[in-house]
Amino acid sequence: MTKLISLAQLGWRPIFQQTLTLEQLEDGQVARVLGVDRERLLLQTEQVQWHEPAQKRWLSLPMDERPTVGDWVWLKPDTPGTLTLLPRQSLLQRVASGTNPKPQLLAANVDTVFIVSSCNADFNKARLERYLALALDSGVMPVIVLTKADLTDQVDHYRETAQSLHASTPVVLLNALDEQAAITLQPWTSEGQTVALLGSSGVGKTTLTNRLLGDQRFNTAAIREDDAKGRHTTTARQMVRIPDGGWIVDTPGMRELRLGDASEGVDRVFDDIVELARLCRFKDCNHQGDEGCALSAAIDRGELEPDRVRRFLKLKRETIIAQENVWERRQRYKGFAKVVKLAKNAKDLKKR
Ligand SMILES: Nc1nc2c(ncn2[C@@H]2O[C@H](COP(=O)(O)OP(=O)(O)OP(=O)(O)O)[C@@H](O)[C@H]2O)c(=O)[nH]1
Ligand SMILES: [Zn+2]
Repeated sequence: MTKLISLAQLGWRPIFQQTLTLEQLEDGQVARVLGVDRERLLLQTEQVQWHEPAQKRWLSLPMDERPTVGDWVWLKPDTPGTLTLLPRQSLLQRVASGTNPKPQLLAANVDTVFIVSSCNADFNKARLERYLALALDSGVMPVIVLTKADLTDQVDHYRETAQSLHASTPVVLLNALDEQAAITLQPWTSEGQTVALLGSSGVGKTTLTNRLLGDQRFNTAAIREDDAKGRHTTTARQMVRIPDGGWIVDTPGMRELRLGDASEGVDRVFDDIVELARLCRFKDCNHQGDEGCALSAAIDRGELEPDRVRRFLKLKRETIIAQENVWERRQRYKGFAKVVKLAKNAKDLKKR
């Protein structure tokens, strides 16, 4: 059969090969999941692309064991039920909002995530750090992409501030409306590389995606001047091939992206602070002016930015709350309900 596309072009890496037995390699074939909806998967092998109906058994699996966009699967052609998920290199997921937050898979095997913000009111250190933590926790390499560089005369300020957040993360500034933007991003979009874009509404994700894809695939919305926020316009969940050879995963709903329990990611963004905190006198130091706190001392010496420490502690607290499982949350709520009841009883007693 003639090849439509090679496995390398699809993003296959030798490391995936190691997860398959010789028998599996001979008996079946691997395919990449290019799209997912409620009823089916869009699968691509070297030779064919087809829609595979969703299987009932997936519904009984935990969310993270179900196939998602970017996944590699092994299967025997024309043999329903053989589809097997290969171990992932990375996994982007989000915790949906609501009282009982459940993780929702966004994409697997993404190599690079473009953390998109713009050189205007959207630029926010804490938000960028949150995205950095998410990317690093998910096993994806982050790149900070600052759009609308054409609308500011403070290009250096934005570049330096973004770079100061995490030294080893590349920072690029660009005008997403300009053709040059695709060339700037080429190191991460060439053959077989998979990228995803994260960022608030209106920062230029759709514009950038269209720039990379070379046509107007997704509609863009006009930005509201007052708050530097635009309307949400992206809807599909799929991977699309970039003419340069890479892939873009289009992931909607990023505005609700929450940190989840990305505790390791937070530690990696603030690795210098984590290192320094080891020198605090007490193991349970809460780094807020406690005796013998190495962070407070570094702040006093002018070696550490107090705001950065505050942002680190805030993100850490968020991950601790996210780590609490549902049972713990319920217990906390029950405990709280008890306190309220006791207080009420005491009040009633007083009234008598
Ligand atoms: N001047 C300038 N305008 C830009 C740039 N990037 C995006 N825009 C404009 O900003 C507006 C919002 O861009 P979108 O691409 O729709 O933003 P988005 O991030 O996809 O927004 P959502 O789809 O809501 O998540 C559009 O009017 C774009 O033309 C840029 O680098 N420079
Ligand atoms: Zn301390």
